[in-house]
Amino acid sequence: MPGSSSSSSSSSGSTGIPAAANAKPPTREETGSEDYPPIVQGASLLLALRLANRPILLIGGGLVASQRLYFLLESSAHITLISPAPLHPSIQHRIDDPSTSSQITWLNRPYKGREDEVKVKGFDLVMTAIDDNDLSKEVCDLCREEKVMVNVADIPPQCDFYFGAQLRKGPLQILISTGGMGPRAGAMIRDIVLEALPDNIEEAVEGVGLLRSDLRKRAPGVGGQLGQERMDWMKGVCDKWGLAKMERFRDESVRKTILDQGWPQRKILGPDDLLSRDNGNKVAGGSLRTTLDSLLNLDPRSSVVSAGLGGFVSGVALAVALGSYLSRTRS
Ligand SMILES: C[C@@]1(CC(=O)O)C2=NC(=C\c3[nH]c(c(CCC(=O)O)c3CC(=O)O)Cc3[nH]c(c(CC(=O)O)c3CCC(=O)O)/C=C3\N/C(=C\2)[C@@H](CCC(=O)O)[C@]3(C)CC(=O)O)/[C@H]1CCC(=O)O
Ligand SMILES: NC(=O)c1ccc[n+]([C@@H]2O[C@H](COP(=O)([O-])OP(=O)(O)OC[C@H]3O[C@@H](n4cnc5c(N)ncnc54)[C@H](O)[C@@H]3O)[C@@H](O)[C@H]2O)c1
Repeated sequence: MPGSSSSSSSSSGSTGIPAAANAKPPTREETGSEDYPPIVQGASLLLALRLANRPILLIGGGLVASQRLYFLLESSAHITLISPAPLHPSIQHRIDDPSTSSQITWLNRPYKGREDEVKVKGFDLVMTAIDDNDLSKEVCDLCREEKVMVNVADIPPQCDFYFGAQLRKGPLQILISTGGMGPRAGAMIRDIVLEALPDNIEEAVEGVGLLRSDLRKRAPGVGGQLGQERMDWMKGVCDKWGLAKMERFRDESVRKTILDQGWPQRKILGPDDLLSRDNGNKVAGGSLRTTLDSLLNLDPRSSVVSAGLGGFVSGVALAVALGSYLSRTRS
């Protein structure tokens, strides 16, 4: 990554903007090479970094540093902040607030670059947000010498990673990147996505997380035949229930029913199956009311999600980061 820049992308069309429209990586359903899309270079690799307790160096104490700090605190990182007082008030607040103070080590002084006793190689990521271009360049050079990933706010050639416009609803996180083309436009697109999301999206993601967690208790382990069956079953369940109804998985009795009556035979029970079984008194008590509620309480906007996300912009990362109990393995 060091040395890369957003201007090195190959491009097509009259705009010069890389056109990877609807390009997708390989899937199981592919049959042959005619399915392989051409590679259009120049994209960023969009990831969901897991930074809990990781050491991050943040240089600067103004508004932009306060925004970086906010996202780093939310990711449970440990931040060494180097900047002389006075700090942006929200940074000072986080340092003083007992709920976040232990996540921050503040060094109340200017960073001295190459001469500084704090070395960039002690950190997983480095970010600068300072009004000193020469020092920013020096920090960038130091990081590239030590192969530490760096973001220098507002100076794309000195960035190994860019920030993007973000939104978070519990475990659901979405980041919009315009590849450096227009951060303000990115924030506007983020607001459109926010508007398009169904009201119950957070509950849907939570619900599916709980179901995956219960399934893993019944079928533990990583990989192998069982892992493949688990993934196929989960895919089938997700497709059958759809985003609008996944919030029902937060109901323990619904989870138990589709696991008890579906998983052993690798059968996919949908909401309709649950209803007819309820009517036939085949389901343990308690689930009928909630199942009926879920069927009547459809969110008509749910279909906007897939259409909206797929249709209007490339460079949208949908990063669904489930709780830590789910984060290390795929099911
Ligand atoms: C998304 C966001 C995230 C964040 O920083 O947290 C972000 N910039 C934000 C705001 C913003 N930045 C600027 C404006 C003024 C209006 C405008 O230019 O549009 C506004 C709008 C505002 O303030 O509302 C000025 C600006 N920014 C960069 C340059 C340099 C250049 O383009 O060469 C210049 C021109 C400097 C000049 O003219 O001198 C560069 C970068 N800014 C990025 C991210 C990365 C690319 C993101 C992407 O690919 O989309 C990248 C490459 C590197 C980086 O800093 O990571 C955050 C919105 C968050 C939110 O609202 O939620
Ligand atoms: N990417 C973005 O979203 C975005 C948006 C606006 C501005 N910027 C850029 O980010 C930079 C910071 O913006 P800001 O609004 O936070 O600026 P600011 O002037 O409010 O803050 C600069 C901070 O850097 C600190 N600083 C200066 N020299 C330092 C040193 N040697 N060591 C440690 N700290 C030092 C200052 O004390 C101050 O706290 C600017 O270069 C600006 O162009 C980026």
